[in-house]
Amino acid sequence: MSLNLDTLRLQIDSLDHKLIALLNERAQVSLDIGAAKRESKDSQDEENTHVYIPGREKQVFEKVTRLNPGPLAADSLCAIYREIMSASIALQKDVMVAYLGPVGSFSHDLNTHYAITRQYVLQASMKRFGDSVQYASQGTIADVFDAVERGRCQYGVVPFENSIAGSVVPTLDKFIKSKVKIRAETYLPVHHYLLSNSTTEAVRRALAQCQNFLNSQLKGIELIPCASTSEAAQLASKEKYAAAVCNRVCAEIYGLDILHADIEDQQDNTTRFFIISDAWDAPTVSDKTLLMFTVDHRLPGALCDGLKVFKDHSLNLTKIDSRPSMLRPWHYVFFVECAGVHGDSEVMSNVVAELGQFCLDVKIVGTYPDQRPQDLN
Ligand SMILES: O=C(O)C(=O)C[C@]1(C(=O)O)C=C[C@@H](O)C=C1
Repeated sequence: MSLNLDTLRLQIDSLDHKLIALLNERAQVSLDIGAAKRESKDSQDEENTHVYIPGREKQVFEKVTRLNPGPLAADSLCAIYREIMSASIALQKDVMVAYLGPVGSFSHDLNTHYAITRQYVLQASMKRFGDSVQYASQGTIADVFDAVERGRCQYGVVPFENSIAGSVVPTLDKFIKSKVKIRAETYLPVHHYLLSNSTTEAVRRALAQCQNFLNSQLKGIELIPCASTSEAAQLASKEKYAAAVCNRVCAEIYGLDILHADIEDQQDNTTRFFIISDAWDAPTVSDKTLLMFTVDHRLPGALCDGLKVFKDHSLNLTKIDSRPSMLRPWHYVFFVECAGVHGDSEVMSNVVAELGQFCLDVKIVGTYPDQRPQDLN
């Protein structure tokens, strides 16, 4: 059978007709869902109505992946559905998402890990909300919390932990003081790229990161520490024979070529982000809950007793961390995340009550659908 380009394009035109009609039919149902949400008795007023339902989105993504017969790749189909649901959110309500802005515009970063993390927050936000909502760049993690707490933005995206560097301390500290709730989580693999306008052979200078790669592939080159990866990219774009170790976004911003991809020393480098808001959502089939409580240092074994409460309720812990309470000297706030339980469940109210008998400031920080990538489960 000979393939005629004009005939094939006519086929695509006819399919696009059907697709557009179907997409608009779906959009109309989404508008009706929006109206139903506003009418529901749970919604206090229109302003507080939540249009972003992470548990339902997880279900939709699982369904489209399951139904996909190919040849479309599952990732491509999910990217298409990300945008369909993003448009759906925007139809129901104007949504503004606060996120930690990229390096370059701000100078608050004291350590490189934090500076690197910044570059991924917009990517993480786009992964959760797509292209149709509005984004408001913030200077610090505290600003993201404030934008949500004061109602300037309905949602905020903050980095929580990196699989290699550990917890993001400013995020933990803000949870101690803030009233915001965690509504969703998302994981983003972190990759580094070697960017340059020169060829690999010509590169003489590069930012000192990804030591293994630099030592083996670019032996003997001069390593220049930079305050941020975007500063490195900027330098590399101006200087001959220089390269920078950055994320992919910098290639576009500074007009650099990608010489090598995924050069990070640790291949499974992943950062987890939280989507914060004024409320969490209804239970799904698989939720996680993050709690915090303060342990009185004068009570021997108080932390042990606290952890025993989780054990007594057969709860599997997926994260534990601590920070100085800042309210009382030598008191520590413990953060404990447990899997398979929702914050509104009877189990969780028993846990909170039991902890309250010997811990201070017991609080559920958030409850959200479990989005751990398969290999982390
Ligand atoms: O099911 C809903 O609550 C919707 O608003 C619909 C929809 C969708 O388009 O499928 C849109 C946004 C939500 O985050 C989840 C799903």
